[in-house]
Amino acid sequence: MARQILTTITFATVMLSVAVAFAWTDYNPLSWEMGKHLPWLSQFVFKDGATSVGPEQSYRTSLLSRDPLVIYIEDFVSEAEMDYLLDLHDRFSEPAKVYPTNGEPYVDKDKRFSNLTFIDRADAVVQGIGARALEFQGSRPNVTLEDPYVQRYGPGGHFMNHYDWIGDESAAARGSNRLSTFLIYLESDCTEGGTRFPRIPPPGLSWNGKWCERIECEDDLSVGADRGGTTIRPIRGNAVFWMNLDRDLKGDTGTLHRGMPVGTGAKTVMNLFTAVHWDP
Ligand SMILES: O=C(O)CCC(=O)C(=O)O
Ligand SMILES: [Fe+2]
Repeated sequence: MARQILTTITFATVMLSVAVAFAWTDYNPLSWEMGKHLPWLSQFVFKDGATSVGPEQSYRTSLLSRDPLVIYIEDFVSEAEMDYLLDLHDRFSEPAKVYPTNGEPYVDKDKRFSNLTFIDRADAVVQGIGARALEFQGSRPNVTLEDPYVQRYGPGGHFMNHYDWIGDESAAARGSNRLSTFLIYLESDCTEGGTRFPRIPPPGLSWNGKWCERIECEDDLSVGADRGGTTIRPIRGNAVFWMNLDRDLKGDTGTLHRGMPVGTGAKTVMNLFTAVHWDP
């Protein structure tokens, strides 16, 4: 009898271990990297090899969309971090450019109208937020931060529909692409100017409740070509996270989005992108 119990316990333990191992492998969208690196080393590792653990910030998350993966994050950055980034913007920003697949970047206010400054990812405040961002998404050593940018839109400022990922061919040649975006709202003293995802249905079956503080619930799902989708209201301190690439690391067309024109006032955001690298 005792032997039977022991055999059962051993069998159950082995089965549980196998299940856990498979669950862990499946959990990681970059599972082809598994085994090459120790997963726990990946947190806080930057492209230049520097490591950082950022200041603690307690934030709250809600799932906005499962496919593509979009997560709404409340209080992702602190007041001090935001003030620091806004000050950098005030001192260094220039008119934002659009980046064609071939050719030089250029200013075209019909496509993108804002003032922008890139910030070195080695900046101490960016490293703190970056460490938080990498930890949030359970990164791997082949996932790094790009230099983020801070951009401000005044009245009429906007950014046309676009993807944050580069085309699959360019990505293959380069051996990297933008894996994810953290869009962080630093200033929201404005009317309109939401971030619109035309291909993502709004969360929840009801227009009531907390989501209506964060997304525009006036959108009518039933009429018009540019209706439907989800428009996120800018709210200082909050952020939206999304995965730009699918599980095969190909650009996800579901992530199409735009910065809607600002009515009055100003909206300022920081775009923090993570890039995934592989051998081209
Ligand atoms: O300002 C926004 O709401 C969107 C900005 C954006 O999509 C970008 O800079 O890539
Ligand atoms: Fe974007």
